[in-house]
Amino acid sequence: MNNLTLTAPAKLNLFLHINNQREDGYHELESLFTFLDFGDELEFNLTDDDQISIIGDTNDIKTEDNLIFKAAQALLPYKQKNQGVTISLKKCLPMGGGVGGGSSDAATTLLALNSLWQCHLDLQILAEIGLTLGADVPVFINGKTAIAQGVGEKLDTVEIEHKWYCVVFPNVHISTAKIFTHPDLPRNTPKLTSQWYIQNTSNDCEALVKKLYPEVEKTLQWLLKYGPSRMTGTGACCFVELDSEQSARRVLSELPNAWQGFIAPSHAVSLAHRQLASWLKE
Ligand SMILES: C[C@@](CO)(OP(=O)(O)O)[C@H](O)COP(=O)(O)OP(=O)(O)OC[C@H]1O[C@@H](n2ccc(N)nc2=O)[C@H](O)[C@@H]1O
Ligand SMILES: Nc1ncnc2c1ncn2[C@@H]1O[C@H](COP(=O)(O)OP(=O)(O)O)[C@@H](O)[C@H]1O
Repeated sequence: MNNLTLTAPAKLNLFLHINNQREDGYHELESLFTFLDFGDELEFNLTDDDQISIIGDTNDIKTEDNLIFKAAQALLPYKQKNQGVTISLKKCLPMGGGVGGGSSDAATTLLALNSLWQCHLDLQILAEIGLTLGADVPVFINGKTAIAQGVGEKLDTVEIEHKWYCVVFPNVHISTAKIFTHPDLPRNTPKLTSQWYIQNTSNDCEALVKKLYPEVEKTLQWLLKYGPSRMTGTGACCFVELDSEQSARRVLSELPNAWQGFIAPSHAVSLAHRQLASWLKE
């Protein structure tokens, strides 16, 4: 039980409302998160040295800045095995795309090493550690479709219909901080009432991102041919919801060459959690 491979799933914000800005500069959000069965591949192998090494698609991120490394470091105080780890990363999610790639990698690393290093921390503690790495990390630790409030740490699990999604990345990297610190970002959407409908929700970042990044507006327009399109997170990825894999494949087949895209089904429980549960039963 010294090695484990998990998929760090993509997330979509099926809506993202910004209610206000807190004293500390972070924003109180209300967002419906769901997970897709598609993401980065992380292979964890325990080693006899005491090192944390990351290999594979590290791109231009320095090891010490990689959220995977930061997550592994955060668990060192709880490690019950005197072994290091080599983590091999295959990036499948666009960075800065609004699909939570970095946050998902961090959460998946916490989940994997919690088992491999026999830390035996519960999900609540892991989520608290995760929150120090990013506002989006707790929802991946929880691993269930949920409405998030607070900065993203207060989670209420919800049941929604299983759907297929086509996600399009228009090749622009959008800094989450740039959008959240922009003066034109709306920050006053009221909290949802108990009877809310997806048709009455939105992504409050969309108007600003469309203005700053015309390619995102073009993507949203193009996707409208297939259904109501929406941006996820602070972008740049946009998505359309479809009823079947076949219709999702058709959209993907018609994608303009300049853009990247993928299709995947949503699932009530994140793929990383399902894979970890099977591995623990082995
Ligand atoms: C916007 C969301 C929606 O799911 O996702 P992405 O678009 O990043 O995928 C998340 O809230 C992002 O979470 P995450 O990407 O972990 O953000 P962090 O690294 O914690 O914060 C990056 C920056 O975003 C701003 N930020 C983030 C979350 C929040 N509730 N309020 C904020 O103001 C802050 O300026 C912060 O410095
Ligand atoms: N393992 C990682 N994968 C992706 N991004 C990472 C990783 N480690 C650190 N980062 C940094 O985190 C930033 C946000 O990453 P990501 O979570 O993919 O964005 P988003 O939340 O918008 O999808 C990236 O711009 C990158 O600089």
